[in-house]
Amino acid sequence: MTTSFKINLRRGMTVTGKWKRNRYQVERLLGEGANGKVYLVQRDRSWYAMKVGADAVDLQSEINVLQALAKQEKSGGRSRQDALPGGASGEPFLIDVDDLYGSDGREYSFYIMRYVRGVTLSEYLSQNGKEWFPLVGLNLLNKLAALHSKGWVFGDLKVENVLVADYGYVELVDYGGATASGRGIRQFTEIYDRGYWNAGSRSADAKYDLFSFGVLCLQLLEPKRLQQLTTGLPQNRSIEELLQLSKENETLKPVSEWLHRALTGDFWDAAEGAEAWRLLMHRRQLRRRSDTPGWLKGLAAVSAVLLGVSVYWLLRGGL
Ligand SMILES: Nc1ncnc2c1ncn2[C@@H]1O[C@H](COP(=O)(O)OP(=O)(O)OP(=O)(O)O)[C@@H](O)[C@H]1O
Repeated sequence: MTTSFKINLRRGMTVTGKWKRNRYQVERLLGEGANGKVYLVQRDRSWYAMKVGADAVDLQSEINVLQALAKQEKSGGRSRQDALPGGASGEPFLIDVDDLYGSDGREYSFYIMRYVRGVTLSEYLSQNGKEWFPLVGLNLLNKLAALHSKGWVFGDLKVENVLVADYGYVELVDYGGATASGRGIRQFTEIYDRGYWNAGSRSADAKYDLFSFGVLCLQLLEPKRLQQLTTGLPQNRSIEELLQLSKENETLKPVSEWLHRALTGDFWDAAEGAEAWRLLMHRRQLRRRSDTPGWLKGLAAVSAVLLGVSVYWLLRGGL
């Protein structure tokens, strides 16, 4: 519908859908990318996110994916609620689709989705600490696993497309790259792309997302060094360079073997990857527990006995 994208919605403005006449009040810009702008809007006292498309065709294919996923979710019952964006909450993700008139008199397509109250992955880790990385990683892998189980590949997995809410709850946004398994990936970002690193094709398979997940870990914890790797000759880019980074980073070292498997396509899908990640977390927790020095354990035991004796005497005194 449009080629140049000049839409600029201001706070307090009311947007009325051309066809359905639903009215939305604009609160603020949430984010923008190559495909459009996303605004926080309000209707009937509820908050939503409104994505206004730079290109009507691209936006429509994103909407088609969301509609296909919603249909699958309905017909498949509620066995894997988190397969869909917003699925675990039980609320639909895609709420409305319509066109609007911009102040330049042009028509723009938009869709309304559930507002995800969260911050990007990197913001979350810098606000809450890197110790959240294993849990958030696991939640993200589970989210991908649910999508893979429905025959979809997310495609454009990157830090900006993962929002994290309280307690490490993860939500994927921007389904512009979501592709049915077996097709060519519809949209990707170079640094997260398997083809870019000479590590495989751009055909949609679950391993493609796991590769991007591996790069995402590096982007979160070694962003500068990862960026440096992109300045070399394209034919020299390789998984070995990525693995070297993971081995040298303190937070990533414990998962470097896991990353090796993800980057080389050794996991069949994200469910297998998530299970291996979960086991790693579990083992580390156990190790940490058994790492408690003997003297500290002894001290804890003595304190417990002393506490028991004190309680006993207190109770006796009260009788
Ligand atoms: N449902 C939502 N709730 C809250 N914030 C959102 C939501 N959807 C998108 N955003 C915010 O808006 C930003 C841009 O959205 P989105 O990634 O869909 O745009 P895009 O144009 O497709 O981007 P890209 O160029 O990466 O493809 C996101 O990074 C996110 O911060």
